[in-house]
Amino acid sequence: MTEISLPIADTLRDRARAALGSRNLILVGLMGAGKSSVGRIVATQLGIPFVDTDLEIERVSRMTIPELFAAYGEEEFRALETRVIRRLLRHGPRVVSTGGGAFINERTRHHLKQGGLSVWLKADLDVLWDRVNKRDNRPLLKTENPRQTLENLMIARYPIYAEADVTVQSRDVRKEQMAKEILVSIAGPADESRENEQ
Ligand SMILES: Nc1ncnc2c1ncn2[C@@H]1O[C@H](COP(=O)(O)OP(=O)(O)O)[C@@H](O)[C@H]1O
Ligand SMILES: O=C(O)C1=C[C@@H](OP(=O)(O)O)[C@@H](O)[C@H](O)C1
Ligand SMILES: [Mg+2]
Repeated sequence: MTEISLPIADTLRDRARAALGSRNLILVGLMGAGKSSVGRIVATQLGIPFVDTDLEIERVSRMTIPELFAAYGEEEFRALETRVIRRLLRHGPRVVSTGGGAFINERTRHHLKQGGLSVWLKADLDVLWDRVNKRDNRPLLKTENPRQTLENLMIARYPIYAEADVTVQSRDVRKEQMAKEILVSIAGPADESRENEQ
């Protein structure tokens, strides 16, 4: 039998890059999961461009997310989000960090599923609350009991995030460690003979 010689991807980065090919790596999950901050690190580690859909929405609208919600409401925001995401997904490979509601919207989810490999950053309520509680920039949490609102969103949304291709548990470890766990999740387990790489 003829032996086929394949290029050996010998670092985690190379294996993850190879697994991704020209697909986008799309981060989904609830507010506070770390999509924006960890996604940026993943892109640097992979050596591919990073885009955050909320930042892009803010750039094209010249408004902040809270301003958009206040001026036009959630429905209009979702319509803009769908359009922006559809455009952003045309070019891969990139790391695309989405806003928490993007994957929940049926039309946007359809584009996201076609546009790359989706990774759900899944976190417990306490972890999420601890993180989002520190800032005032999430309009959906401007309620009388924002922790309860976050829990309600969790109950409603988790079955839908579960449709993502891959799930990674978001924990209170360094963001670089989270980024590495995302790479491992797409690269698959290392060759045992190279177990100590990275
Ligand atoms: N692994 C982590 N450890 C500690 N803080 C984190 C971690 N991941 C994210 N954070 C912090 O939590 C907050 C929310 O993170 P962010 O990336 O904006 O989440 P998302 O985009 O999913 O809403 C930020 O202040 C960020 O610095
Ligand atoms: O969960 C949501 O519906 C939203 C999440 C936010 O993004 P992050 O998940 O990055 O906080 C932002 O898109 C907007 O406030 C709505
Ligand atoms: Mg974000």
